[in-house]
Amino acid sequence: MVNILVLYYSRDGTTKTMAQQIAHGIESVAGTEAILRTVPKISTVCEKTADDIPESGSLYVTLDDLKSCDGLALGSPTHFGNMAAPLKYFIDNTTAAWFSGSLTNKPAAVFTSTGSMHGGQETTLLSMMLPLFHHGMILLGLPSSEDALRETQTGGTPYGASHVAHIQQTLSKDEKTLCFALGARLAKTAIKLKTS
Ligand SMILES: Cc1cc2nc3c(=O)[nH]c(=O)nc-3n(C[C@H](O)[C@H](O)[C@H](O)COP(=O)(O)O)c2cc1C
Repeated sequence: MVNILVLYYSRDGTTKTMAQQIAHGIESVAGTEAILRTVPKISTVCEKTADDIPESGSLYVTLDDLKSCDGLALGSPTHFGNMAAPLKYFIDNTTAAWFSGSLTNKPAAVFTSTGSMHGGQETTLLSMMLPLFHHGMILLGLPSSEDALRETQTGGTPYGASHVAHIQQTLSKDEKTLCFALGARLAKTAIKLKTS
C-alpha cells in the first residue's frame, strides 16, 4: 500500500474541502491510501498547548506521519500572500525529518484557498514549495493537458490546485476536477517512485 499524507491547515473550512477532494483523487488510484492530517492553531499565549487530539476533524500530524508517507500534499489558506502561520510553525519544527532525509525523493504537491482572485495564490503555492525543496522532495504541478486548467474561470494553476472562496464558497466544477487530478497524479507518481 502506498500512503499519501494530505497535510493542511484550514481556519474556515475551504482548504479542508480541497484536501478531501485531493484525497478522493489519491484513492481513485488502486493501492493508495490518503491520510488526512492537520496542525493546531497557534495560540498567542505561548504556554497554552492544544489537546493532543482535536475536538473534530483530522488528527494532528506527527513527525512519524512524515517519515512513513510515500508522498505529500500540503495545503494552506492564503494569509497575506503566504502560507498560514500554523502550517509554517509545524514545518519549522521538521528539522529531524530534514536531517534524516525522511522526505527526500518523495513526491509532493501543494494547494491553497484565497479570498480573492488575485490575492496571492501563486505566491502561497510557491511559499509552500520552498521548504519541500529543502527536504529534497520532488514537486509536481498540474499539466496543461488538464482541460480544466485551461478552462477555469476561478482557481487552478500550473503550480498546484487552488480555490477562490470569494466567488463561491464551494469548489467550482473545474477547481474540484483539478484537486482530484492533482491527488491522482501524486498517487501515480508515488507508486512509480516507490516501485522503481
Ligand atoms: C489573516 C488572513 C489573511 C488573509 N490574506 C489573504 C490574502 O492575502 N489574499 C486573499 O485572497 N485572501 C486572504 N485571506 C482570505 C483567505 O485566504 C480565504 O478566506 C481562504 O479561503 C480561507 O481558507 P480556509 O477556509 O481554509 O481557512 C486572508 C484571511 C485571513 C484570515
